[in-house]
Amino acid sequence: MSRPESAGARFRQALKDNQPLQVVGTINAYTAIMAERIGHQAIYLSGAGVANASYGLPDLGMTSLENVLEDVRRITAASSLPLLVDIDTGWGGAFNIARTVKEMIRAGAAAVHIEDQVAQKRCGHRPNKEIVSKEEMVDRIKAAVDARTDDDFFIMARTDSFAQEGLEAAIDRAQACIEAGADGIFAEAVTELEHYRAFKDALNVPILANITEFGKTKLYNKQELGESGADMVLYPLSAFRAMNKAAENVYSSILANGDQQAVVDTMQTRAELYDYLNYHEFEDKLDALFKK
Ligand SMILES: C[C@](O)(C(=O)O)[C@H](CC(=O)O)C(=O)O
Ligand SMILES: [Mg+2]
Repeated sequence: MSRPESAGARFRQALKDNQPLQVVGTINAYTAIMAERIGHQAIYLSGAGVANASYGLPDLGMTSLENVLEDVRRITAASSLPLLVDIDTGWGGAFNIARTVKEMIRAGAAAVHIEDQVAQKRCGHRPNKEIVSKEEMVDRIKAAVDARTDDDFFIMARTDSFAQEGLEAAIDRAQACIEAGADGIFAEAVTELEHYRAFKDALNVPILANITEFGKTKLYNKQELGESGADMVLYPLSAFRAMNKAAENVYSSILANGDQQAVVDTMQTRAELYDYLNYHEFEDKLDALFKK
């Protein structure tokens, strides 16, 4: 697999090639391989996903930079798709944020989003979020942009301010972040298509729509989102939620029935599993190398 360009450059190219660019959450290396094979152009590592899946924790700012990096490294080693990473609030002050950005680039990430919630953050679609001042958020962006070791690395500012302060204030914050060097804006938990249009009309950078299930935003189609000015559409946890439900059914069925007959049809087969992993190529190599 040749990678002539940096991950950031590949993300920017994917953004140019796809209007809007769908960015699908991949909770681990294997699902990243699946997303790539299926034809997606960009993938996402969710902060909630790392907390929930890798650590069994809620999405309340309890995971560390190193926790997230570990999953970034696993995914970027397995897939050549550009990876957008949720870095929550950046894990500290200016120097911590700088370190976060440098380490993300080193780990092969293409892009990050950093948000304006307080460190004790919540999911963007939950009530009672608290945000830092516009000035503090601008400082976060400045620190992130200044730390970049690859000019193509894509730094997105996420604002959670719509819920408390409304559309105008959210756009005003986004504008300040762009002036500080942000490459894109993540308009968190807005509710109407017109809101994306308003962000797009006021700002001259790509806009991300977070279409997460069971949240505040309806499950708009990518076409209507594109027509409303969204440049990226994020599905952060869609496959993860489906995987969890499938696992729940399997565990329940095994317990209730004493075998897995009732759920075998819901499973990926061994052949399908191996196909994504190029298993047989590895096995052939082994045979060729060590044939008796
Ligand atoms: C995008 C998000 O930040 C994430 O961590 O995946 C979450 C998603 C979710 O909880 O549905 C968020 O929107 O805050
Ligand atoms: Mg998150």
